[in-house]
Amino acid sequence: MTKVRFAPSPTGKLHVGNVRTAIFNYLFARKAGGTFVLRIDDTDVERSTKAYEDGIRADLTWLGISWDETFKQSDRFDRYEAAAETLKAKGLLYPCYETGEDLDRKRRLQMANGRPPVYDRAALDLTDAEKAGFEAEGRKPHWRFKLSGNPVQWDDMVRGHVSIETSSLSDPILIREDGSFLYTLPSVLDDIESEITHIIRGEDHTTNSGAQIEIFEALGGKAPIFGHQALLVGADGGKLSKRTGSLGIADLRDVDGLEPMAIMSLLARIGTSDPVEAFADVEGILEGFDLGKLSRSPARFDDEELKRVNAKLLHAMPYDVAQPKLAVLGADKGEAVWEAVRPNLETLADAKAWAVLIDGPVTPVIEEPDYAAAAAQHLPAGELDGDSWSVWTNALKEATGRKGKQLFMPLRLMLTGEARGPEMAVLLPLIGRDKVLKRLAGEAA
Ligand SMILES: Nc1ncnc2c1ncn2[C@@H]1O[C@H](COP(=O)(O)OP(=O)(O)OP(=O)(O)O)[C@@H](O)[C@H]1O
Repeated sequence: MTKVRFAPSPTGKLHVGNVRTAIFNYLFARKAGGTFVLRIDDTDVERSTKAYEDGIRADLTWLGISWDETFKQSDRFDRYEAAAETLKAKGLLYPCYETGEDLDRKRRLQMANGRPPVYDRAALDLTDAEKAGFEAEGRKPHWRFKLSGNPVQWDDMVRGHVSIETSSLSDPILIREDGSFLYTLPSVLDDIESEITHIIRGEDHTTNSGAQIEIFEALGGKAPIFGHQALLVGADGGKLSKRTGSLGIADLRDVDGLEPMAIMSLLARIGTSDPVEAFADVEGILEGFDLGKLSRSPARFDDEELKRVNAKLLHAMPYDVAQPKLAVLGADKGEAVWEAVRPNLETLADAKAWAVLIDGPVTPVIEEPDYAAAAAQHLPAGELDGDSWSVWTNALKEATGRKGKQLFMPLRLMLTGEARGPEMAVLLPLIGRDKVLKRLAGEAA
């Protein structure tokens, strides 16, 4: 049974990059009929907050990403302690007493000698007496996992064959001096105990995966299948970070009338071999979804492209879907108005502005009073309908000899006060005879 997880740390607000990873996991689970787990990686108790955690859940929910299971790492410290004891008993987790300064000095020396700055494992040679001496001084150890020194290889769902030389990595620190856990061990143990089958995450974790695979095995588990996708970057190629708050989902939520499905559609498709499309629902995205289609170079997230996808989505949106959203914005003017303004929308909030052209009050722009008078005179009799615009403009053409822009633009300006907007043929009957005549007479109506 396929089981995947999205594991953000609640140390900031989700940005579009994090969400892209969340979406891939969610879609992967949905496509396989599997389970999607939301795991809150809050082992860093100093920087993690409940407010950020709530924000993550709210952002995902707004996007339409629901989870089947959820838990927090801070509820499982006793399990991590037990796993650490297992590793210690196997001689795979060893205490180190170097200070940050000691390690810095070693690294500088190695680099000055043209060697890679890999931890030299000096702590493995410490005698019991030396360790006891450090402890007596009040020093606390940090703990490193002993890598095998062999290459670790896997077939990555995105990157193909990957080989990590563990001999060129420092043994990773799993536990800090203060006894707190870094991300690595809790993540592996949780993946084992939650029976995660596939890990889909950013390529910032690829090297880490090499070490983690050895920890999976050391804890008696089996490493899941990995997929490391290229990180999403901003339109300018810049890195996204939770801490700087760049391209945060919460900010996009605040843009009135931006559709969550526009964000989903764009994030699921940029940087793949498929074109970006505006999908009205997840089912549409799922059809062509395949991690194998992901490019290995970073995809760029462009606000302008998001606007275009949002507009496309709105242009195809039926009234019954739009109605509740319009009601929230106070912009529900009925189906006919929706049909009229829909092709001109960039965001749903624009519907409000366009509806004013119909409801008024509009301050007409009358540059040629004679033409306004002729227009009033030739307005078709009776109630205006879908044919009125062409009947009217044909009559005006004949009467005045005008054509093209000269014929149409003054009418638009007189009736709406704007140089652009929805189709006049559609607007005319919605504005209605009364208001049309008032506006042609120069009245704000
Ligand atoms: N730019 C990005 N594009 C795609 N996925 C990303 C990006 N940045 C982070 N991720 C993924 O989001 C998931 C959650 O990551 P995490 O909570 O550590 O966020 P982060 O943005 O890397 O954090 P921070 O900015 O605090 O370092 C991870 O799987 C990570 O690989």
